Amino acid sequence: MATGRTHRPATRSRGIPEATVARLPLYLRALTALSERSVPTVSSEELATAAGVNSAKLRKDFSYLGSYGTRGVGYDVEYLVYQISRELGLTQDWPVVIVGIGNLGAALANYGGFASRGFRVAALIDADPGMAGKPVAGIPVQHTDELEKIITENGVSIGVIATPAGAAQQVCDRLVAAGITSILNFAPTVLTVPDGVDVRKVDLSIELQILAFHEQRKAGEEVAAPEEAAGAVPPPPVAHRAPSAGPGADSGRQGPDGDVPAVMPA
Ligand SMILES: NC(=O)c1ccc[n+]([C@@H]2O[C@H](COP(=O)([O-])OP(=O)(O)OC[C@H]3O[C@@H](n4cnc5c(N)ncnc54)[C@H](O)[C@@H]3O)[C@@H](O)[C@H]2O)c1
Repeated sequence: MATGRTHRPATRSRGIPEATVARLPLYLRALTALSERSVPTVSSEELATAAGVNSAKLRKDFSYLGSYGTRGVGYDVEYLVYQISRELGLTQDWPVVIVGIGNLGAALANYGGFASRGFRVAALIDADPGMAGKPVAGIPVQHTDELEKIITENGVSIGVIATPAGAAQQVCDRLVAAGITSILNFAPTVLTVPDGVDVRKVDLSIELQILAFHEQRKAGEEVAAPEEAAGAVPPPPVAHRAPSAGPGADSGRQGPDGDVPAVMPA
């Protein structure tokens, strides 16, 4: 079977840029889908399209892994799955604790995608004594009093915070003191951590706000186009016009002080 495999020096992983690391899961997801369809090889262009990444960037990213593909054949799908999984540390099992088992924490606990990617939910922790012992996703919820013990006994290094924002820093501090060195934070607050602790933040409302910005801009462009085609006086910048002529067009798009928000850089 054709491969693009060349074995990388052991030191290479330290030289991989963060932006490349952030794209590796995208390649892995696309490659896993190909693997499930028993596709043996893939070109950089096909894989780039499947991963939603520019193909030159993909080739550069793979060069950090020491993977160059084979001209006219492409990349060996199975080998790349293995190589990227190894680079991301997914060839080992990662026990994870989820703290805050409300709507979101329970949904995360029930999400099958963690286990299939090597993240085993080792424990569910909540401050509500009424929840202690109740199973969620087949795992009994444990009280926060047990937090330190649970982390030590399970050798957990990754913690997920799904508590209200007001509790998140205190939960974070306890997780870190107990030995957690990576935190996935869903609470809408900025966490302060010591050096050596990595925090990733997920905030769907921020993603929606960014989409809202683009929606607003698109609506502004649609209004501008017919006016320009008719030879009208050039319209003022988007931010100073109503984004749409529809009912209630202004209401949802105004800033907190009632002003139309300023145009942000693209
Ligand atoms: N990042 C996102 O995209 C996203 C999406 C939805 C919700 N959220 C955030 O996730 C968090 C949880 O949302 P929810 O809807 O599940 O809330 P929820 O009220 O349903 O659940 C919160 C849970 O945290 C527990 N809790 C409170 N203080 C705690 C503490 N000190 N230690 C341990 N557990 C504690 C509560 O007992 C409760 O079970 C909120 O901060 C919310 O803003 C983020």
